[in-house]
Amino acid sequence: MRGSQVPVSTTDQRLLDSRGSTDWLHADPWRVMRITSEFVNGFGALTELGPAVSVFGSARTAPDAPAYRLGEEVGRALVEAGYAVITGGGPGAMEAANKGAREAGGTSVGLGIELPFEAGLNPHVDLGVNFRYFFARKTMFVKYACGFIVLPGGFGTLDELFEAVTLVQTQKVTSFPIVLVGSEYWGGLLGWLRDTAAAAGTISEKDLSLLTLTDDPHEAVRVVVEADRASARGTAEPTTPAG
Ligand SMILES: C/C(=C\CNc1ncnc2c1ncn2[C@@H]1O[C@H](COP(=O)(O)O)[C@@H](O)[C@H]1O)CO
Repeated sequence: MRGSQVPVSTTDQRLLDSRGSTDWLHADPWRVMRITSEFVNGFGALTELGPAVSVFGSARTAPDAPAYRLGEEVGRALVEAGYAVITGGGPGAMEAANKGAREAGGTSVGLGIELPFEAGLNPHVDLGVNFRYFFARKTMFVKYACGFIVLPGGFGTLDELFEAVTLVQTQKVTSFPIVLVGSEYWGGLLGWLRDTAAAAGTISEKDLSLLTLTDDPHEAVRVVVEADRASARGTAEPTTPAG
């Protein structure tokens, strides 16, 4: 380049110069880099985790609530069956599952999320990864787990549950078991899915079988373990697309 074509500054010069506008920090191309780094960090931290199950449940479950005890038992039983436990790393049911896993001597994973009222990872997480973006974090819950166990929970839990069911229903993920623990809590929702959604044809009867309901944490783990073994043998039930 010659004359007017010669740039007024070099690329290195612009990189090394800290003066000037910082608007780029809040622009989408920069966010793409941050998003990419969340996937890279997540994949890097979890690739060698081994067999694992994601456990979801309310951030508000109190330590003296029956659902907390359920979470602890699920965490413990998963470890005894040879699985690491992945949770959202927060309080409540997440903490309970991490506690059970840790006390049983297993791998206790927490995938934390940046929230305005975030309290940080619970003290029972041994392997923690923090995320800014829900969608990057949700990829990890699915990619590194061979099943989902869902304790009583609110919007966050419902979001995770229905994302999992949708991924299986649409065959976007290799079929894996989704077990709801707590018939008193989940019974109404399953009834609505059967009597309203399936009856209206918005889901198929077969879709209902994508969810298993139990009150027994050991039964929840047994369902996941059996599905995992069947999948390893290549005898898992294939899912059919919705409709
Ligand atoms: C509400 C409070 C803290 C929230 N902290 C969370 N930390 C980590 N993960 C969370 C948190 N809140 C929601 N999640 C995710 O959603 C599910 C629980 O949501 P729910 O609405 O409480 O059912 C859970 O599985 C997480 O992945 C202060 O107490």
